[in-house]
Amino acid sequence: MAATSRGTSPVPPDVRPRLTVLSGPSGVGKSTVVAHMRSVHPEVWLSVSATTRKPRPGERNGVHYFFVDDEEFDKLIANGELLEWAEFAGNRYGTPRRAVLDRLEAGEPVLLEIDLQGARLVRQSMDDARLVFLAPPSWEELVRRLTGRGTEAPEVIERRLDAAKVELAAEAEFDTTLVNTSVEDVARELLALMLQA
Ligand SMILES: Nc1ncnc2c1ncn2[C@@H]1O[C@H](COP(=O)(O)OP(=O)(O)OP(=O)(O)O)[C@@H](O)[C@H]1O
Ligand SMILES: Nc1nc2c(ncn2[C@@H]2O[C@H](COP(=O)(O)O)[C@@H](O)[C@H]2O)c(=O)[nH]1
Repeated sequence: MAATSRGTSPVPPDVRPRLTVLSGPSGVGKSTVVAHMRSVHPEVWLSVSATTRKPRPGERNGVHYFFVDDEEFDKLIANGELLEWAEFAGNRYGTPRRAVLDRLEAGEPVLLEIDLQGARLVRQSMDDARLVFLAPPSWEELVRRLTGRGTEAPEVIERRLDAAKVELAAEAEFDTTLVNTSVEDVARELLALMLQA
């Protein structure tokens, strides 16, 4: 991933790009927090990932994700168009590289909402990335949120909860933990972190 390391990055040395990664178990509320933050601060730029997952009701191509098939995703990988990618609960997800680098080059804050594997890859390739872990108030509340969302079949919920156990165990790898008790409070705290030098 040489093209994404600071040493070979196109970012001029006098510009300090800020890349914030928001991760946390499925259902903890990452999208809800980011959507709230952007409703208050529409200028905050969020990377739109590519995924092989099928859209949920209400999800729009190019807004929530770039929905692609397996063949298209293979091409994105082969062409080096993804900054990072991972398989999560049976689908693949990846961050389009160019858009992120363009924003960083312009010195603008960049936000990625990605899973633990992606966060680890970003940490390896971009040493000044800020990694933020969003934690649930409790395991029971996480299960309630994921189940209550009503977007996944029971077997998919099981896979996501299995992944959640691994993600929760990795909290110490992150720079900061925010506990998602109040969407408004966490959104405010996340924005403050993003704007920190
Ligand atoms: N602070 C909160 N209190 C109560 N419910 C919440 C809170 N934050 C989010 N939720 C609810 O939890 C559910 C899951 O939220 P959301 O879809 O944002 O999670 P996510 O972390 O983005 O999940 P995934 O990783 O699967 O995309 C939603 O129904 C949302 O309304
Ligand atoms: N490594 C990456 N993970 C990503 C990316 N985009 C989203 N995600 C994460 O996948 C899971 C599942 O998302 P869902 O929308 O199907 O619920 C969740 O943890 C997302 O944060 C990405 O580009 N790379």
